[in-house]
Amino acid sequence: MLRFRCIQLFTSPFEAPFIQSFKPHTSISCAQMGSYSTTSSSAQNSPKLVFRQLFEKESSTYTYLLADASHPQKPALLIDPVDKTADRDLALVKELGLKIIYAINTHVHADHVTGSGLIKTKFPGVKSIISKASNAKADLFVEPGDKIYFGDIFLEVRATPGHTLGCVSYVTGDGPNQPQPRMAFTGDALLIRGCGRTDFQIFTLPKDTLLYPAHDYKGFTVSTVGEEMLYNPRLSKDKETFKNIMQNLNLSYPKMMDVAVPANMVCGLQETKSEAC
Ligand SMILES: N[C@@H](CCC(=O)N[C@@H](CSS)C(=O)NCC(=O)O)C(=O)O
Ligand SMILES: [Fe+2]
Repeated sequence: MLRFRCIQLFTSPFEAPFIQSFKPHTSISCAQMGSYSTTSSSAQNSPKLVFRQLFEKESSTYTYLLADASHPQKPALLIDPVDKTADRDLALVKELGLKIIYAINTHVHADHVTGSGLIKTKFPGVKSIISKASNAKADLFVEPGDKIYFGDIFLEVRATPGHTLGCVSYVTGDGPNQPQPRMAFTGDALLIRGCGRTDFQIFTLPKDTLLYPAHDYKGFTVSTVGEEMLYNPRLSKDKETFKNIMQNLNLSYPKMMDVAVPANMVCGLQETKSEAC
C-alpha cells in the first residue's frame, strides 16, 4: 500500500516545508566532491545541483551545502552544520546567491554542537530537520522514505541505524531530472574506510553512489559504495569479525559529549530550549 504524506504543500516546494513520504519506500538517486555543480544531460530544464563539502577541523566534521541553481530562488540546505562554522557557511551561501531554507542533521551529534539553532536565529525562515526517531527537537521531523525537496531536487531519507538513536542518511533522488551519480550523506553510520557503527543499508545503493560521511580522521573526502564494499576494513569483514572490531575500538569519550548531546537535542541552543528549534 502506498501512503503519501506531504507537510504544508505550497505553490512551490522550496517556499515552505515540503516533505513527501512514500511508503513503501521508493528508490531514489546525484554529484561529486569538493566544489561541484552538475546538470543532468537528458533534459534542458533539469535541475542544476550546486554542491560544496565544508570542513570543521576541531571535530573533523563535514558539513554539506546543496542547492538547486536552476530554480529562480536557488533554494539551498546545509547537512550537519557546526555552530563554530555556521557564519562561514552562511557567508558562502550569500556569496553564491543562494537562499538557505533547511538546516538538516543526520543525527544528534556527540562531538560538536549543531549549527541549526544559530542559523535559525540569523535566518528565521530556515527550518531545522532531524529524524523523528532521534527524539530531538526541530521544526520538521523526517522518517525513512520521506523526500526533502529544495527546488526540483530532493533528498530521500534512509534509515541507517546503529550509531545513534534514529540516525539517518540523506540520499539524492534517482528520478529522471535528478543529478547523477547518486550521493549519500551518511552521517556517522559509514565513514570512509570506517564507520561510527554499521549500516548495511547503504550497501544496497548502486556501486557508483558517492559517499559523503559526517567525519573524516584520515584526510579522505569522498568514496563510493563499491570502494567501501571492497576496502572498508570493518564492513568488508564477516559479522563476527565486525562485532569483534567494534567491541574493541577503545575510543575515548568525546570531549564535547556532555555539552554537545544536550544542546543538539534542542537544535544547538541549549539556553533558549525549544524556542530556537
Ligand atoms: N575524539 C573525538 C571523538 C571521536 C569519535 O568518537 N568519533 C565518532 C564519531 S563523532 S560521534 C566515531 O564514531 N568514530 C569512529 C571511529 O572509528 O573513529 C572527540 O573527542 O570528539
Ligand atoms: Fe556521531
